[in-house]
Amino acid sequence: MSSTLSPLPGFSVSGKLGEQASQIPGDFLRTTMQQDSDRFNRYSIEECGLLLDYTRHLIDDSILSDLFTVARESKLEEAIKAQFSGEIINNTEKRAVLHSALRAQDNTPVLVDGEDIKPGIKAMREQMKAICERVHSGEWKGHTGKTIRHVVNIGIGGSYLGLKVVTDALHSFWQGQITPHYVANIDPADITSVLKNLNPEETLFVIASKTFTTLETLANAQQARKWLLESGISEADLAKHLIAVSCNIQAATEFGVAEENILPLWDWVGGRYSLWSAIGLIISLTIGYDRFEELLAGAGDMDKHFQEAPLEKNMPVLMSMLGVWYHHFFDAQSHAVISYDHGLRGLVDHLQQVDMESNGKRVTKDGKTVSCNTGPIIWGGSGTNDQHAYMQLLHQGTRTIPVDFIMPATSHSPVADQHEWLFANGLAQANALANGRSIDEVREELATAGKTVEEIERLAPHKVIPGNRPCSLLLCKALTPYTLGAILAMYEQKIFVQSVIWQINAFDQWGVELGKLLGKQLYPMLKGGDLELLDSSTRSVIEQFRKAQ
Ligand SMILES: O=P(O)(O)OC[C@H]1O[C@](O)(CO)[C@@H](O)[C@@H]1O
Repeated sequence: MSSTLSPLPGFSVSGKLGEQASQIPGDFLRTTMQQDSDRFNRYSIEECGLLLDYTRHLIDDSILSDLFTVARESKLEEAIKAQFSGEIINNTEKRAVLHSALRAQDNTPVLVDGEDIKPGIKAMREQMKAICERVHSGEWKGHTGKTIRHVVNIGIGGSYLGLKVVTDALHSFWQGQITPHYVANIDPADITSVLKNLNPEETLFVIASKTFTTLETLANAQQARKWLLESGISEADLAKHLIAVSCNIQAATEFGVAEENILPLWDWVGGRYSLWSAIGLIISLTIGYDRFEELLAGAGDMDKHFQEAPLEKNMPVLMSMLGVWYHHFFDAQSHAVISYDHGLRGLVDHLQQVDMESNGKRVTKDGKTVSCNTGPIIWGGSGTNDQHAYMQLLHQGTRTIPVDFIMPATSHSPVADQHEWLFANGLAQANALANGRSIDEVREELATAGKTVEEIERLAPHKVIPGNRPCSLLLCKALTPYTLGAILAMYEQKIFVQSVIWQINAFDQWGVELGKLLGKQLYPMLKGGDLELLDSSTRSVIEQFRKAQ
């Protein structure tokens, strides 16, 4: 197996891991998967309704042991304690990181600035529950007395992506009364396409914004407000159609949301980790509050496992260290997450934000330039669509791209034997990646098909599949609120572990600010004014834009 070694400096086993990577034979997975009958017992772990099968990885006990040495030398165990105890681990913003407290299944106090945050969480949950009860019972009515049938979440990034994954993935748990809708993009096509099919009398908007300063969300919220008013709703009746979730109560009030319709958020909940908070209101309105609690329970149990299990048997840690292995020692620049479940088709969009906004960093926590690559490029989608799009590159391209295949064993929408086909195809992809197809097998197949020797030699190189390409299987019996919660929390903690290995702050996102600032500067120039001082491209593009109006 050829590997471009990307150093992971600073660990006692870095050199040894590099050597081990370069010595892995090209048929390692094919051989070990066939010969090591105990491999599944050793390289699988069951937790929170999930089964992680990591047999198809370029690892043996010695490599794994060295990867855990890396984890220990990075002081991972201390970092996990620091996260859960509310230490200020987001050091640039001087914040604790306690989204875990939102889903904790016990009543142990968690202190921020000396104060227990659990009572505030409880009160927020009661407020969510009460809203759900009022909407579902029909007590909450629109201004003409009609029952609420549609909820539109206006929010972007962390105030959108995770919510959408959950309501899509749990489609079969929808209660039926509420249909969820999302408006995120500043592109006017987003809000117009959503609103054109809705009746304002039956529609409730949730403006979800941690800061309540986000351009896209405020612009869309203004349009929603205008749409309501233009339909004949009075200012006084807006309260029947507007809810906000935010840390910035003042801005939400100034926007015109009634005080009793504002649910709180706290600065110790990062935006991309906020679906567990009242930001998840649309989830509870769609699947019911009790189901939302089950989602929290799955995530809370995964957190408990993450805190308590030894590193060697710890699902987020394992996933993380396998990522580190390929990232640094096989030059894997990206990581694919492919769900063999239609409902999870948007999962990768959410994980892109959680992973890339968290670990896309180039300086360590103390501001020094990092000495190795950090966050991987996360991409993927859903099977079997993947097989008709990008899997070719994974099987025969030149790069090592580790894959997570997420595969529920049952379908909530069974039709004939289609789910069996789906599952069989997912497993087949994993085996094809691991085992490949050797030149001898290809020649034999072509000979059996009656090809001439000449044709066989012409086609054989194209049909060889190298194999030895790693993947994890993440299985569950069924995708439920509980198992989905566990999956999402597992990825969040996996990302945290990698940030600890790389000594970066996973909880700030300064890199997104410059683009926002430049956007604000360019916006007025689209309408007029002097372009003299701009570079030739920017000036010409704006001139073209003006001409097109
Ligand atoms: O919830 P808010 O404050 O509107 O922020 C939305 C998103 O914008 C970002 O700040 C940057 O894109 C994300 O981190 C966040 O999830």
